[in-house]
Amino acid sequence: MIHEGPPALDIADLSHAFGPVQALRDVSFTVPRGAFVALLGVNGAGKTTLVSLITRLYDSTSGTIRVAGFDARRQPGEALARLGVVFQSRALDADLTLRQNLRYHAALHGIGRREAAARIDEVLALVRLGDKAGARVSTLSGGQQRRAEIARALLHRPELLLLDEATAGLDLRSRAEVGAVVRDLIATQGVSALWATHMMEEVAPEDRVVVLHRGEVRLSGRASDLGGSLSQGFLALTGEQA
Ligand SMILES: Nc1ncnc2c1ncn2[C@@H]1O[C@H](COP(=O)(O)OP(=O)(O)OP(=O)(O)O)[C@@H](O)[C@H]1O
Repeated sequence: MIHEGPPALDIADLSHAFGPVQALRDVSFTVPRGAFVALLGVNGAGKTTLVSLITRLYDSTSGTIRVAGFDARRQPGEALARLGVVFQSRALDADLTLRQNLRYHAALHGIGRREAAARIDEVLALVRLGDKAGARVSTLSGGQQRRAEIARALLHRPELLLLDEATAGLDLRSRAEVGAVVRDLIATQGVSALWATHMMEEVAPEDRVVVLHRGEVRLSGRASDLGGSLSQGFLALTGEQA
C-alpha cells in the first residue's frame, strides 16, 4: 500500500508537567501512515499522559501534536475527527447490546441512522464480531469486549487508532487476537496505530517501537533493527524502575 501525505501522528518536542512532576520531556516521534507503532514503557513512563495530550484531555505545556497534519491545539476538531481511541477503561454500556452501543456512539459522531446501520455491520466484521451484534456486552468475553471497543473507535473512519493498554487483564490467547485484529486493520484498511503497552512480548519484529521511560524517549526504530538492544534496553529500564 502506498501512503501519501503527512504522517498519521507527528509529535514534536512535547513536554508536560503535573506541578513539580515532569511527566513528559521533549518527546518527538512519528507514526507514519499505515504503520503500527508500539509505545513501550513501564508503569509511570508517561504513556497515559501522552495519550491524554493527543486526545486533548490535557493541554500540552509545550511542543506540537499533529494528527494527519492537523494541529491538535489549533485545529482540535479536524485532529480529533481523524482519531479513534481505545481507552484503558470501558466506553461501552455492559447492559446494552453491541448494536445498541454502536448506534449510540455513531449518533455521537453525527452519523445518520442508515449509514450507521451499514457502518456497524462493517466495523463488527472488521473486529471479527459479525455474529455478536445482538449480544449484550456483559455476555462477551474479555477479548471480545476489547474488540468491541475497537469497533466503536472505528465507527467514524479514523486515520489513527490510539490504544492504551488495549490488552490489559486478558489471557494470552485473547491478547493475541486483539493484536491480530489491529494488525489486520493496518494491512487492509490503511489505518495506523499507536499501541501503548508495558509488555515487550506484544512487539513484533516488523513493528516500529518507541521506548518511553520517565517521560523521555530512550530508544526508537524498527524492532528487528534494534534487535537485542531493544530487549536488553527494556529489561534494564524495568530493573531501573524496581
Ligand atoms: N494527574 C496527575 N497528577 C500528578 N501526577 C501525575 C498525574 N498523572 C500522571 N502523573 C505522573 O506522571 C508520570 C507519568 O504517568 P503516566 O500515567 O502517564 O504513566 P504511564 O506510563 O501511563 O503509566 P501507567 O501504565 O501506570 O498508566 C508519573 O510519574 C505519574 O505519577
